[in-house]
Amino acid sequence: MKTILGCIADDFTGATDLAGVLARSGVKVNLRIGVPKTPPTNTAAFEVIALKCRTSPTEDAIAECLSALSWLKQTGASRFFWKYCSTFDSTDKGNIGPVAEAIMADLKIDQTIYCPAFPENGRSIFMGNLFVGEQPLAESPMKDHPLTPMRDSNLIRLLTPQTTAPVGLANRLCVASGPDALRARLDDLRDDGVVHVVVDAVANGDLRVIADACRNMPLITGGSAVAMALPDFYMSDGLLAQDASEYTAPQLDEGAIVLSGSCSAMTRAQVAAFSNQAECYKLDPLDLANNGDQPVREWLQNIPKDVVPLIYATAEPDAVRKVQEKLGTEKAGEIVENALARLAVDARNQGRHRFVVAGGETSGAVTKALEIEQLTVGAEIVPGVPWTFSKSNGINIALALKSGNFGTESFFSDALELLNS
Ligand SMILES: Nc1ncnc2c1ncn2[C@@H]1O[C@H](COP(=O)(O)OP(=O)(O)OP(=O)(O)O)[C@@H](O)[C@H]1O
Ligand SMILES: O=C(O)[C@@H](O)C(=O)CO
Repeated sequence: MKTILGCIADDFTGATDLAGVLARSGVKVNLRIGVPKTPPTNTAAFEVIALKCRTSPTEDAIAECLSALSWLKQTGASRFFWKYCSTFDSTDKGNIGPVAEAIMADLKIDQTIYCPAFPENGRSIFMGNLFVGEQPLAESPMKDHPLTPMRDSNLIRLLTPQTTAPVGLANRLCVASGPDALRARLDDLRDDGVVHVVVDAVANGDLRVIADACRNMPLITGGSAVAMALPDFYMSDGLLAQDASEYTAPQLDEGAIVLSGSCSAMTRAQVAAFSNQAECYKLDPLDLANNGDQPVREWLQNIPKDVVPLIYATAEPDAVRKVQEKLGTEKAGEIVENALARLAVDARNQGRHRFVVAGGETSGAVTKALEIEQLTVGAEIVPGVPWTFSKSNGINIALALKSGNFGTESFFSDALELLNS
C-alpha cells in the first residue's frame, strides 16, 4: 500500500507512542526499528521509523534522520512527521531544530510547525510556553532529567538557538479561531520570513484544528498527539480507508520481566508501587562500572519463571547527579543501558517473553539487543503506550515500551494484566 505519512521518531518509546496513536484510527501502521536495510516492501499507510538519536551528536542525528527520510520517500510518501518528546527533550544544540532544518532542506520547503502538546498526558502549550500538568516545563520534574534537563519552558526560546532561521508563534487565540485562521497566520508568518512556527494547543480540539490546517504540509513536527486527527482528515480527503482488522496477540510464553532505566518522576512512582509486589534488583551504576553485571545476571537466573522480576536503575535526581559526577553523564547512561540490554537477552533466553521497559533510551538499548527489526502495534495500555509484538531470535515476544512520564502508578501491573486478559 502507498504510504500517506512517513514518520521519524527520535526515540523508541516515542515511536511506539506515535504508532499507537495513529493505530487508534484503525488504519495499519508499520513500526520499523532503525532504517530498514532493504527497500520498502509490504508498506502501510503509516510508516514509523524508530531511531535512537535524541541525544546523539547532532551531525549523527541529522545523517540518520535523512537516511530514514530517504527510505520513507521510497514508499511513495509525500508527507512526513518528525516526532520528538512531548516535553521537548533537547539541548541548546538540538536535535529537534537541526533535524527539522535538514529535513526541510531536503524537501525544499520553507515552513513547518512545532507542536509537542499531548493533553491526554498533561502536556499543553499556551503562548508558546509548555506545561506539564499545571507546572511550567522548567518547574516540572523534567528540570532534573538525567540526559536532557529542561530549564526553560518557552518553546520559542528553546528552539531559537537550535535553528538558523526565524522562529514564531501561532497562539491559542488564533488556533481557537479555527483552521482558516491558523492557515492565514501561517501564511502571514511565512511572508515575514518565519520558518519555524510553534503552535499552541491546550486540548484535543486544538490539535484537531491544527491537523486540519496542516494536513497537507510536507512536514509536521511534534509530539504524537498532533498526529491523532490526521488519519480522519486523510480519510475524508479520500487518501486512505480503514484497513486494519483487530490485531490479536500471538501465542506468548508466560514469563515476564520489568526493566526500568528511566529516572522520570512517574517511573519512580511506578517502580515504588511495583516493588511491593515483585522480586526486585536495584542496579547501582558505580557498582556496574567497577564490578560488571555478573551478580545481577546470576540473580535473574535464580528467579523462578512464574515470578515477575523488576530490575531497575531508577533513582532520585540527587543520586543520579552523584553518579554522573563520578562517571560522566554519557558513560553512566551507557553502563545502565548496556546492563539492562544484556539482561533483556538473558530474560528472553530464560523463557521470559513479555517485557515491560521504562524509558526511551533504555527501550532503544533493549530493543536493539533483542535484534528486533519491526513491531506490530497492539492494544493501548494507557495513552501513548501500546503493547507491541515481534519476534526475537525466532521467538514471539511482547514489549510495552513506556515513556518516562507516561502511565499511572500501577502501570507495570496494569500492562501485564492487559496482556493476560
Ligand atoms: N541511577 C542512574 N544514574 C545515572 N544514569 C541513569 C541511572 N538510571 C538510569 N540512568 C540513565 O538515564 C537515562 C534515562 O533515559 P531514558 O530515556 O531511558 O528514560 P526517560 O528519559 O525517563 O524516558 P523517556 O525518554 O521515554 O521520557 C538512560 O540513559 C539511563 O541509562
Ligand atoms: O512524547 C512523549 O512524551 C514520548 O513519546 C516520548 O518521546 C518519550 O521519550
